[in-house]
Amino acid sequence: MKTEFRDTGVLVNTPPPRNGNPTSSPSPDPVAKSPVADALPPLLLFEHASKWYGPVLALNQVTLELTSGITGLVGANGAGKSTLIRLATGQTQPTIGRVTVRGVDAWDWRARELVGYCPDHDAFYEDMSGRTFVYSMARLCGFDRAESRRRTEGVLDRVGMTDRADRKLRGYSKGMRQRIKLAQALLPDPELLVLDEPLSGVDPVGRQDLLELFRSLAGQGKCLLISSHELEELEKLTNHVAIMARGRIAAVGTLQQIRDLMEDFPLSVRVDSDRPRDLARRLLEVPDVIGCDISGDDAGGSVVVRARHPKRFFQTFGRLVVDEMIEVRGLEPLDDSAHAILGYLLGGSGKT
Ligand SMILES: Nc1ncnc2c1ncn2[C@@H]1O[C@H](COP(=O)(O)OP(=O)(O)OP(=O)(O)O)[C@@H](O)[C@H]1O
Repeated sequence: MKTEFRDTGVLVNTPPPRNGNPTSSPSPDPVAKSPVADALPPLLLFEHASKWYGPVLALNQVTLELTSGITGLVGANGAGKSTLIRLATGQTQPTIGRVTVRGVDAWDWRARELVGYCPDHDAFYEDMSGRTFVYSMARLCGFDRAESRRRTEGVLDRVGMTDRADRKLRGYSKGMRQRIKLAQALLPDPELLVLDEPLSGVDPVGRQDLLELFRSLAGQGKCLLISSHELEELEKLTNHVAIMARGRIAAVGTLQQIRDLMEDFPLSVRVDSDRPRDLARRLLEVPDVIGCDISGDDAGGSVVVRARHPKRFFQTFGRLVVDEMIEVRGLEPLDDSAHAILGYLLGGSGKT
């Protein structure tokens, strides 16, 4: 069974020819839909999955389970989001560990029938119309002509492009291009939709429309995994996020669960200051501080402070440096996970 990632930027499956029934795969088929949802294996499961690109460890022992709803995938550049997406959509295999969709290896074409992928980049045949493009993708998915036409109209309607789909792709706005990519991702009527930076470059009105579309897809029972740097917009959509840092999942859950987690998360922070000794002396009086290590001298240096309850610690810390008129020249959480989580909770959306 051949599966490839074509230049169109669209994940293409080449399973056996099929008619209107997308679940008419040969049995026994562990991905077959069952009315007893609880009895099914998880929709998407990463089990200690690692991915090396030559000497680069892009994904490090990731364990993650998705079952329903919308999950935001966030993290700094290079954190491993695209690699995680490539593994989830079967574009590449883990070097170590397993990635499965409903219990089937994500690399297997049967798993791909359950996953729709909307890549971040556009690689269309620009002279094609949106309708022809989606129809061609349906044919490449293995549907016969009649079924491809039926599905094309169905997905164009679902993304609100029926009336605009005969224009050439080169004339489309960014938002329209995203809709067409989404339409092709919906062709197999997948349970899981993986969207890589779907809002990037889309104007504010287009964004609102897309958010509405994502909500409605989730309302229809689809599970969505959305990678995005647009944190404010993402939070309008879901409060369930997976935060990545250096190839690991630093935290996953609702924002409240992650904030609660951070309450108990011991934190190491390096503070560069003009008076590290005075700062360390005062910090050791703070109840949440577990310890301090000083480097440098009275002319300047650093204190590595270990503290519990980061939010409360930072509030006290802010008051302390103002009261004592201590100059803070730099502040850096030393733990990658804590750095990423705090960066997300305290930055980005501006929420704390
Ligand atoms: N094909 C590749 N060959 C070598 N290294 C790679 C390859 N793809 C990704 N990497 C490296 O793997 C790490 C994770 O990259 P990845 O693209 O998954 O991160 P990301 O979170 O998606 O980043 P961005 O937000 O910038 O797209 C980075 O260090 C990156 O340089």
